[in-house]
Amino acid sequence: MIYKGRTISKGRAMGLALVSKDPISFLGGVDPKTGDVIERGHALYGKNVKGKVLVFPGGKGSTVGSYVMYQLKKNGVAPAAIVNVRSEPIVAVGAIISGIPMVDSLSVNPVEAIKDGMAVTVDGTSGTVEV
Ligand SMILES: C/C(=C\C(=O)O)CCOP(=O)(O)O
Repeated sequence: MIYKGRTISKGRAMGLALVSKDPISFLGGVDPKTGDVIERGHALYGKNVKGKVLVFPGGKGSTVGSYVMYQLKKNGVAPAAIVNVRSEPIVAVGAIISGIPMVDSLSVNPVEAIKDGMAVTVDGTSGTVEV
């Protein structure tokens, strides 16, 4: 199944889906050294984002989150790609400066349509998500 969405960050990557019903703040939410989700009470608490296609509703701050995403990339523990229901500037900027392909605004709700562990290919250049 191929879903058409909106290009946020160009590039193409594939990986297994890690799906969150909760929005994400990368600052305080994800350890930039390990990629572990460290926000207590978060749907993904204890999981790791490295190499995953990270699917979530959108960001919830902090502005420093863009830089945390860049740190994740530099440390080799970034998600392979990101799919958001609706992106906002913090995660969008983080994905762009880190070279992480990212798409939003699909014709379906990706948090519902994509299940944990599904193989997903994100083409941020064409704005498509294939599951
Ligand atoms: C958390 C901040 C700075 C730092 O860690 O050095 C400030 C970020 O402000 P927000 O209002 O959370 O974007």
